[in-house]
Amino acid sequence: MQALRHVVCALSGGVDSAVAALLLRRRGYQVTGVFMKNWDSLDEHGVCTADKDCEDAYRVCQILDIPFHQVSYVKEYWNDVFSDFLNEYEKGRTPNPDIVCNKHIKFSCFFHYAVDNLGADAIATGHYARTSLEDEEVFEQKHVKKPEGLFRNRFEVRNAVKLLQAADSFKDQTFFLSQVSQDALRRTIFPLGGLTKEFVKKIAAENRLHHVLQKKESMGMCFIGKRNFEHFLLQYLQPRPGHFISIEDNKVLGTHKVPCVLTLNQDGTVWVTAVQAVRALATGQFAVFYKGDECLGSGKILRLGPSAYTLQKGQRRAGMATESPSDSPEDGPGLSPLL
Ligand SMILES: Nc1ncnc2c1ncn2[C@@H]1O[C@H](COP(=O)(O)OP(=O)(O)OP(=O)(O)O)[C@@H](O)[C@H]1O
Repeated sequence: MQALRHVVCALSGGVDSAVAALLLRRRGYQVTGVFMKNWDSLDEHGVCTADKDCEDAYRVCQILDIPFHQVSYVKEYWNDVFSDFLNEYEKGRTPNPDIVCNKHIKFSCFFHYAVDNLGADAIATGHYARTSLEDEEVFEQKHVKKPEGLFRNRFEVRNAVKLLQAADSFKDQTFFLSQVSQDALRRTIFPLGGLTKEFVKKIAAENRLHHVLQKKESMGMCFIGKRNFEHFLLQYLQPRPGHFISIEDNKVLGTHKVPCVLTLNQDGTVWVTAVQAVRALATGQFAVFYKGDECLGSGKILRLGPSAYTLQKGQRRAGMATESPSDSPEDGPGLSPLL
């Protein structure tokens, strides 16, 4: 008899990850819940909200009858996310800690803990996003042997997993996942990718998960509140469709709205020239690129010109721009330039 698939789900104590774990249970997987403590200071009221969240995550595990673990990434969060956040501010840039946290904490520290320490076949989160893999294909990744060196880069190009926008466009979180490595993405299940938030709440209410229903919703960039990210950006950008053109045969592969030309510089950075002036650009923020509903990747904005900006080397996820074969495969394979 085949052993049950083991999925380790990141549980924040909120409704989304609670329902993600419930759905994985219903699919018949062996599920383990893990709460991450990333910040241990008290707030201005003397309350450490992480403790309450941890209790809520624990209760979810009790209700679902699954094992619970707690891990601390306070040091890693401070070194890799918060210090970067402060440094960027000092340089006068506008950082995006959520993108950096997803890259370094959830999809690196947590991912390795789940796979290496808990023996997970796959990880899961309550993010609203989808990938191009079915669950079974995700589980198969465990047994895929990756070649080394140059061949590994080609292998990565051929087997790149797509990060796709969620069905619920108000909740889509691919923007914040745009720096997640291919290694982590191909072992990840997003159980909520095809659902609306309303439906997720309904599932929670019907399954004794009332204690997580009342909680305040986090939207990544909390200051913008609940809104459709594309509509939000359209208040600042003039949409005008442009084309994606294949570098190999000059064929138009599709159209895009965010119109720009990407030029790969010799030092590995990318120069992005906007066709029209773009409002509210800020160094330190990430430029995230989409082709239809596929999130191609992103890069941190380093410098601004009158109509262009430079992206940091090695900040790209799979498929965003051409890359020399000697670069780390984590930064992903090449695609066509965006014109
Ligand atoms: N402290 C944490 N411990 C474990 N997992 C976490 C933690 N914070 C976030 N996550 C994971 O990342 C996902 C997205 O986090 P985000 O902060 O955007 O929360 P959210 O969309 O409000 O989700 P939730 O309702 O589960 O809190 C969560 O659904 C969960 O899987």
